[in-house]
Amino acid sequence: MAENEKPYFIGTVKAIFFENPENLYKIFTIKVKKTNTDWDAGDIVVTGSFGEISEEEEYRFEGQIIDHPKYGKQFQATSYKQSRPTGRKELISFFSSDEFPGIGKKKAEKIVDELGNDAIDKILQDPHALDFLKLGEEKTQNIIEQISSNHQAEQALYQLNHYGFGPTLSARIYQKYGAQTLEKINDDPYRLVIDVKGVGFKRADELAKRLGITGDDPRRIKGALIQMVTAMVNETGDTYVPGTELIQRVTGVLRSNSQTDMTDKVVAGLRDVVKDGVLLVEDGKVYEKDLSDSEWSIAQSLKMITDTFKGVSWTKRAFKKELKHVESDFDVKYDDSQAQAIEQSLTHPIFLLTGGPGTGKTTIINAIVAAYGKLNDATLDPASDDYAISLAAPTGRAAKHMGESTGLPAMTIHRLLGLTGTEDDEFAEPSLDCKLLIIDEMSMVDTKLFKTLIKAVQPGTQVVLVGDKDQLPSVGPGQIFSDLINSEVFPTTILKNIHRQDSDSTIIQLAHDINEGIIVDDVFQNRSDRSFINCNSRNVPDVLSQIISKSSERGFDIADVQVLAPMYRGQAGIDNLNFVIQNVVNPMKPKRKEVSMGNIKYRINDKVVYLVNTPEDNVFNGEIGKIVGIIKAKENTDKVDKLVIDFDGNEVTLDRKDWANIALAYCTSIHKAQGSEFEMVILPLVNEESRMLRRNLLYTAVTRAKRLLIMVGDRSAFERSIRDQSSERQTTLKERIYDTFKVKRDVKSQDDETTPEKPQEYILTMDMVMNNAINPMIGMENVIPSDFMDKKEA
Ligand SMILES: Nc1ncnc2c1ncn2[C@@H]1O[C@H](COP(=O)(O)OP(=O)(O)OP(=O)(O)O)[C@@H](O)[C@H]1O
Repeated sequence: MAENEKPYFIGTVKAIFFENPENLYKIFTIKVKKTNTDWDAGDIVVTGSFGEISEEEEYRFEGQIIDHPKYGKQFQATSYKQSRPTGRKELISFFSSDEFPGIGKKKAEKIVDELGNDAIDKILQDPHALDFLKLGEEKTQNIIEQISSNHQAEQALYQLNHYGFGPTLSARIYQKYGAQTLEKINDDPYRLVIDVKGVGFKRADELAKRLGITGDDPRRIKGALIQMVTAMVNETGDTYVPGTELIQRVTGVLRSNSQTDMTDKVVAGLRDVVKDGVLLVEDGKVYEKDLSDSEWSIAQSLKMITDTFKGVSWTKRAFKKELKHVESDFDVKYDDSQAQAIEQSLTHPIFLLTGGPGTGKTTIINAIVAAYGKLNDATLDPASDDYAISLAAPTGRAAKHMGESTGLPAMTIHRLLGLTGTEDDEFAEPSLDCKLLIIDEMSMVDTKLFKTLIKAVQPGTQVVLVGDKDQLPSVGPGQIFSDLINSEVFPTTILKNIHRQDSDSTIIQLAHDINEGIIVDDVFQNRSDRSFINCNSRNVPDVLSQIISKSSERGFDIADVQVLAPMYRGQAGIDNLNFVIQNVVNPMKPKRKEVSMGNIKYRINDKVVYLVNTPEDNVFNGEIGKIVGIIKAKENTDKVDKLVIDFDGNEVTLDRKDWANIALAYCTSIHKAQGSEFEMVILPLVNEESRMLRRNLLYTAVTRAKRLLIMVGDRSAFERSIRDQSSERQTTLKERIYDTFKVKRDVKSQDDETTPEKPQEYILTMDMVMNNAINPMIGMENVIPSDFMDKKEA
């Protein structure tokens, strides 16, 4: 092999024996015709991501020979090209073949004489290359199309590979743009930032440089702005970013390789992206257009539901009577706020119910459903055609809990709406055919999901939203539930009385104290159902190992013991703790089956968590399962390693390529555990990641414990979390609601003690941006604030 020459194989594809349509990954054998390696067998297995590969066709593959631990030597292709006729003779017979009607031998010779041995490349690059043949436009076009359809995917993927994209990302890009891949990318590589998940600004920027796009090119500035807004809202959970901060940050990023100040160009770029309809600016706030639209859409849907509600047909007396029946049926006496909640939910189009653990939210949902059935003479039989009640929650676990406590079908919001949890959801416009909709665990619902949910509600439906507003807000941007409550536009009940009867339980009281910001020594005292072990982060793994061993000696099933940590990195982080606990509860033993995926080993009985939504398998993000089978590649006809996982009675088999969708779950993030409860929760909290020490995070973790809670770590980390009063997320949903419901804002914000005014520096008008608040030197004389406004407002 010549120096610098990449290892290659040329050969005909014999049999494709694996294809993943999602990422174009394929495995096949080729009959080797030529190679610059020392491979001397007639066939070789080739793996990689390929656009179109046809059996019996000849290709040239570049890559490397690897020694797969199980399958032996194979060629891992990083790029490929359809093998083309290169010699004069081969080219002539290619062009005169049946593929190109109208071209005989003579014309084929003419083509090769005129264009030479790289005739195919020339035709692909220049649509006029064949003009000299004077075949007429239609015929010429047909020939070009025939050649490019053969070579399109291959060419695009080849080029993407040369641009430095790995096979998976290249495949994703090709899937997005298809035939126009190269054209689109060459025109504006920064479009990848918006269009293709996994391509960030830096990546696009590297490509742009190769394509000769300069540092202050408007496309570069636009790309940086869009990426920065997305990154910032995802990081903060706000639904917008302050204009000045955005401009400063983007200017900083763009300045990295040039010293000239770009502020004025960034401001101009912002105006352009706004014109393009990707971002939107209002009062100094910059939004992703989608998120801003979602806030408006939510407000409008809520207004529609409110306006179309026709009231109820029964009297207050009838309600009181029915409440008595329900009390006797369920053998419970509702306290005043509970009774009020039941009545309000049944007499209003939209009702919000919030309360901490054990305050009776589930109890109220039961009562609402029962009373609704009786008062409206509505059937509670799900099998009946007239059944019109929908119960849903954001996670599978929470939905299951809801289903069990009501005895009625409950499902995830995704499933209720027929969403797939993929990017296609953005375009979904579902419609909900029910008269009463109850959503539990509302604090976990983010802006975009709520938009789709509430838009699906039909006129005349009653909507009851239930949750604990003090828990962590949703992972995605927004804080829908607390915004709705704080708007004070909708009837709301805040349940405060703890009803859970087990008088020995001190966990619930602790949770309420944390929520109130009360630090008493009691937090760190050992009680019958909770304890605190003071140690530093280095000792956390060791202490945890001991607790886990003890708990299993005492008969606790590891499925009931959940370690919850706020962060992934570090000694006390999720990744390390999973490794440590796995070695305690499920260590490697001789003759035991084990499979690896990177650094992670999976064994039978391992506890794992599912990380995506796959409704077709009935498994959803956050569900915890147990590995019950390992089928090695050599043991099955597909020749791939498989894991069989039991998700609470639902057995799912995952091929190796899908293992990225699971993780060990001895320890999971507090975010992931939201909506689930466990018999025993072990909570390590250390000072290392101080930005994680939030009151709502601690509160959420503590409220996951049903029976036992063990807190481990720095006492000061717990104290800091309880003391934390970090500000709420910045959103404008309340304003959208006030505008849509025509509520006078000034009156509202004066009354509203729970939502303090935003700090002054955040209330930036675009005038302030324009008035050179950032850099007095920039010349923006010709720019006026309305340039930044959405057409709607201008
Ligand atoms: N008015 C009441 N009188 C007596 N017991 C009650 C009353 N309300 C609720 N309970 C009981 O208190 C316990 C907690 O109630 P419930 O499960 O409804 O609370 P929750 O707010 O849904 O709690 P969590 O969020 O922790 O699930 C239950 O055992 C329930 O039966």
